[in-house]
Amino acid sequence: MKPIFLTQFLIEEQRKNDQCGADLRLLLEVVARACKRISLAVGKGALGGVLGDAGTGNIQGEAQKKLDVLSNDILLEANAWGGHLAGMASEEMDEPSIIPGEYPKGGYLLLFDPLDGSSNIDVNISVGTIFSVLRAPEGIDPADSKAYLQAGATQVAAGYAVYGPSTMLVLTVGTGVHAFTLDRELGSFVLTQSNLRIPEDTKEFSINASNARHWEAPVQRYVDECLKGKEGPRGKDFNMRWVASMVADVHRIISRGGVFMYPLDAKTQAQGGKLRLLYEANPMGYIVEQAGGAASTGRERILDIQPHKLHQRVPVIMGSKNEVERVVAYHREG
Ligand SMILES: O=P(O)(O)OC[C@H]1O[C@](O)(COP(=O)(O)O)[C@@H](O)[C@@H]1O
Ligand SMILES: [Mg+2]
Ligand SMILES: [Mg+2]
Repeated sequence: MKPIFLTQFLIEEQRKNDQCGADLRLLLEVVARACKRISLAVGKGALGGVLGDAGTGNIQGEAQKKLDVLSNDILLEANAWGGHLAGMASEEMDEPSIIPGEYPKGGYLLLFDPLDGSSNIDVNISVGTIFSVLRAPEGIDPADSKAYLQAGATQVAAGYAVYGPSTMLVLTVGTGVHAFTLDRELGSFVLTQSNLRIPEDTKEFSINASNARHWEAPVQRYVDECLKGKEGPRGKDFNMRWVASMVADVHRIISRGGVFMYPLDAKTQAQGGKLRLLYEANPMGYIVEQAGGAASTGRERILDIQPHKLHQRVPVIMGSKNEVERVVAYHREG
């Protein structure tokens, strides 16, 4: 079978649907190229001198890893000259970054979590990059964070790269979810799965169980019932997985089903949750919905949330539709 490269695939998308114009295609190709460079750096590990702390902190109050900073720089650099962007926002930057004056400006905004799963970098476990594309609103300066405060449902594209045993790029431009694998010899992303669908039912849940004593009652009830297995009210046994890299946990769910949860708990109550709405919940939520799954805070659809600040955090429950709806129903029952 002749390989289908990312560029080819995007040209086909451009032909088939007017949502994926030349500018968006170019943007996605530039992001893919940046992910290739990040994959190379991650792959070098200790040999590349990229492990360990950067000695700096970010607006999230986290100590930055060298790879957080390097990945952020790679994405900024790659996209600065492109002509398809008006501005960028990142989990690792306090404020948006605009395209330097001398460069042509485009009609899109790019938002990204340059390195997801930072706690796994130094122990050689899969990490990734998550990105979201919005239209640049008329009349708002792209240096103003207000330009980025758009509901997830308005995204024109979203994707993630997962740097695991192989490097994969998974994306949607609103016409389903498609996965590409990096052919290291060719240095190109090749289409390996198209129109991925998440099974509506599952026997696998994913949550950091060390937070159990902090969970709200609906989540406690849901997990307890899963743990009771076939002797319990669910009448079937459940498996549990937690990689602690959202990209890897959600990629597993996109590949074989499951439900991923980082719910609101007593520890994260004050900040509204752990994961970031614009860089993590919205892009992953869009991809999950495009693959037939659901994405909720437990109380509302994530893609309907009107963001009010750049680094806003939200509770996240996403994956197999019927399982997410069950967790939402438990929240409704209180
Ligand atoms: O350490 P915990 O509580 O298991 O949290 C893990 C979660 O935190 C994250 O690492 C946060 O993302 P970053 O690594 O981009 O900060 C998610 O990828 C992951 O799902
Ligand atoms: Mg992250
Ligand atoms: Mg990150």
